[in-house]
Amino acid sequence: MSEPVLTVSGLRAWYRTSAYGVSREVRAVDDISLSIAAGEIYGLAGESSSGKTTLIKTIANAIQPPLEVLAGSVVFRFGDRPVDIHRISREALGKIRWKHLSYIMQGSMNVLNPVRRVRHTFFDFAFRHIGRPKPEFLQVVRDHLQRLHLAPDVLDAFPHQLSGGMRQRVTIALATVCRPEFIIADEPTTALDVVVQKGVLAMIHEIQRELGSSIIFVTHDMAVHANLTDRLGIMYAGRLVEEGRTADIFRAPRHPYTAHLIASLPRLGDTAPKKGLDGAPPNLADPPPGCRFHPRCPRASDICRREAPPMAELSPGHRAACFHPEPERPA
Ligand SMILES: Nc1ncnc2c1ncn2[C@@H]1O[C@H](COP(=O)(O)OP(=O)(O)OP(=O)(O)O)[C@@H](O)[C@H]1O
Repeated sequence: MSEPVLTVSGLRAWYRTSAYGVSREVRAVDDISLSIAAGEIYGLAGESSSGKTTLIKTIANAIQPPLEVLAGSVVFRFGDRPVDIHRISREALGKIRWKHLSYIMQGSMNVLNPVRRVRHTFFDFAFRHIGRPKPEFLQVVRDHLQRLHLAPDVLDAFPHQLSGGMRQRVTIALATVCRPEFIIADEPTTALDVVVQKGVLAMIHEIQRELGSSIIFVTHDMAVHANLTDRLGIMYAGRLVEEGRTADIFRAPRHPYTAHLIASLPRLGDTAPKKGLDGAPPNLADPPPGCRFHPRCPRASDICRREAPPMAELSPGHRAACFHPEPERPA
């Protein structure tokens, strides 16, 4: 792997609340380390409430109380200079956002201002970064929209006049107009129907090829990961439990939770009934000791109930946090 653009080390981010004298800590991101190379599309998967959104909010430094970073670091390398995103000034962060690092949040309306025409949002976010006079700036925006197969007249629309798919495409255009090196996308296609979703995914792929950006792409939809991502990280209950090339994870998952996720995917011609996992995901305010998956794991033993398994490289580029991983399958 070339020099990483993003290095996350030992990251711990919890929601810490206190009500009526009772304090509560939701351990949504617990000791996560990963790195992402230039030009790589890294998928983040896992069931609802596993901590995917919290992890990428923390990576983007979009942190608001009650979320707190307790440990670890998030270092980006734009050009030659490493930047620890949690240890820079607000001003420095403002210079990085949109120009080097953009964040496509869940729901396009979070970014598009409902009472202003789309062109104003482009001015608000991108004008100062592109640094050209207004007419030239608008031309840059129009050219970018055109490259993404969007008619430039979307600039004159209010967000509510656009369809959901169109709004999402505009959001992606907004997030990429400054040609950022790193794009973080949280469920950008989840609310869309399958046909529109396909168009939006093709658009993301096209942008990635053109800009050569790195992308973290979050979705619980494994089919989307299979089609889009180069590598995949699987989260369970606030921890990264497996990571590897997407093709390897689909072919031969090593963590029992991932094995279950993959086995439960529908396959053409497969009529065998799918068996769900017993039990429910743990309460992250009071997670079980040891491996957080052990109460539901068919392979669990005593050590799993006592100790948290460390992430270990089981084959080149393939890591899992499990004392009893699934057997290796030759390619
Ligand atoms: N503001 C908050 N205060 C307290 N707990 C929170 C807050 N936001 C999220 N959580 C908790 O943090 C945990 C992780 O949530 P998160 O949204 O990161 O998961 P997710 O994997 O992104 O889920 P989804 O796929 O449903 O978006 C969950 O237990 C959730 O209830």
